[in-house]
Amino acid sequence: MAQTSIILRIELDHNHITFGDVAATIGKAGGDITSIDVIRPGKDSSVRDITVDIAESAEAAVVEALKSHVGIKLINVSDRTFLAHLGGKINIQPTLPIKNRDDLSRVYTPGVARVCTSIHEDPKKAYSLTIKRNTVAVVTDGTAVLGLGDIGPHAAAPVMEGKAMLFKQLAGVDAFPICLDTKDTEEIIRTVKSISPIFGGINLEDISSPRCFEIETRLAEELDIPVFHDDQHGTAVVVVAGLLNALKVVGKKIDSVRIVVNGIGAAGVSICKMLLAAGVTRLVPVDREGAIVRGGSYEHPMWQWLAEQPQVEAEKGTLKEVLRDADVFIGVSRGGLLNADDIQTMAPDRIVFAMANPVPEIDPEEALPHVRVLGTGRSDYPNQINNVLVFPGIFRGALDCRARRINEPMKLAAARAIASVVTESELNEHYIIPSIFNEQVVSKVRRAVIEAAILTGTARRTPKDFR
Ligand SMILES: NC(=O)C1=CN([C@@H]2O[C@H](COP(=O)(O)OP(=O)(O)OC[C@H]3O[C@@H](n4cnc5c(N)ncnc54)[C@H](O)[C@@H]3O)[C@@H](O)[C@H]2O)C=CC1
Ligand SMILES: CC(=O)C(=O)O
Ligand SMILES: [Mg+2]
Repeated sequence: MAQTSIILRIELDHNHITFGDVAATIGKAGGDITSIDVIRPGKDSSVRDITVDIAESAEAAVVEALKSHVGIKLINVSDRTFLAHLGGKINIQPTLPIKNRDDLSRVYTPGVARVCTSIHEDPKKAYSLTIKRNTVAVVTDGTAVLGLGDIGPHAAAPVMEGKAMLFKQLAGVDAFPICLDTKDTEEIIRTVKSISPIFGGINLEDISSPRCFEIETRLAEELDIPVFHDDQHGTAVVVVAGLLNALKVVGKKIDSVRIVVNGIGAAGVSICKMLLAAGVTRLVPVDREGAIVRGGSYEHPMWQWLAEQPQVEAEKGTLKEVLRDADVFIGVSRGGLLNADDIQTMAPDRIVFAMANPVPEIDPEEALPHVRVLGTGRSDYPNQINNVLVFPGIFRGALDCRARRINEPMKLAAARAIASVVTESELNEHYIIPSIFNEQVVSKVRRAVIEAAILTGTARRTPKDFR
């Protein structure tokens, strides 16, 4: 059940009502009071801000109950999530102050001109004399925003700002949201190439499939900085990390489990590819029309590629049909597709990663009693399998060793590094994947990524701590 947090500003008429009555009214309607601030005290009346945790579906009931109560005037209802977005979530800070004309002539004209000339003579100096070495563009066209679909570039911005915040807070990477008002593959490629000189890396985000595949492949080929489609590879890396540990919990082997992946879009294609690289032998990719089968014929080039892989099963069927006897379900499609009865047809000790955001493929509360391991993409349940565990550390590593690209060995190394943060003694059904607040995640991923980049010859620089 999706929870939210609201702040209710109310005026109490003390002749008619006590605060105890207000608390009881909120509690009865399903709200849980977490804090109370007195805004204006008074003998006859007072104004208070009451912060309430509540299921999204019960919010209207609380508001109605308060409005209809004699002695309560509901002045305002504010949603803390919206408050957190007021004015946007990031800004740009100078690295040094400009206090006088002397400073001005150094950071701006005339001094800056010598620096420009120096970069013109040796373009590599852009890495030491500009923001390039630590700056990543988070690029979207707003066509596959979370599981919300094609909501456009303006509406995509809060997610991109969120990614930028996470880049900075978790890995010290300066990331900037770029929301493009075009869905044209060629125009996106051209635009990203045109803006690339100032960036040290490109993180593509929430661009729908199949366009995302060509956009990423072409940009990776045509640019000399790392290009990473987060929804494809970040998701695949975190799924493999979670799966390695979940399999240890249930005592099954990666080369013998049967895995159903639902939603063969950006995330699903990359997950399937990485599962095959990790040794999976029984794979059932499923999209809207049912299973994508070995020997089938598909227009979508990546589905056709899957249909040619020996590890992909040949039996046709709907999701519910092919789910029977599966050991693992991985959902990267859309919310609310499965129920407890469906899950119970899976093999014993089942692993379910229901990762559609914000609403998972199955309600976690409904799934929990019937699965051995449950993961979702959300922050409000244990085992958050979300690409936020990946992109900060991957880019930290790639920027620090000035990698030309982020290749398969770097991704596999990142998956193993994330899995290794959870020790054997800590590992259990509710802890297969570390929290994003575990400081070891970024440092271990960074290390593993740099090692793999050096070994595969894509690093252009050896960071000090590797010399
Ligand atoms: N937890 C995490 O870290 C991540 C979660 N996701 C979630 O995965 C979902 C898909 O994301 P993308 O791959 O980027 O989108 P996408 O648009 O590229 O792919 C979605 C795929 O799901 C398929 N699909 C839609 N309804 C379906 C149904 N009823 N049954 C089977 N397939 C269905 C579509 O045909 C499409 O192929 C979204 O909900 C997104 O929020 C995506 C990336 C990371
Ligand atoms: C987490 C993420 O990137 C998504 O749901 O699209
Ligand atoms: Mg995304």
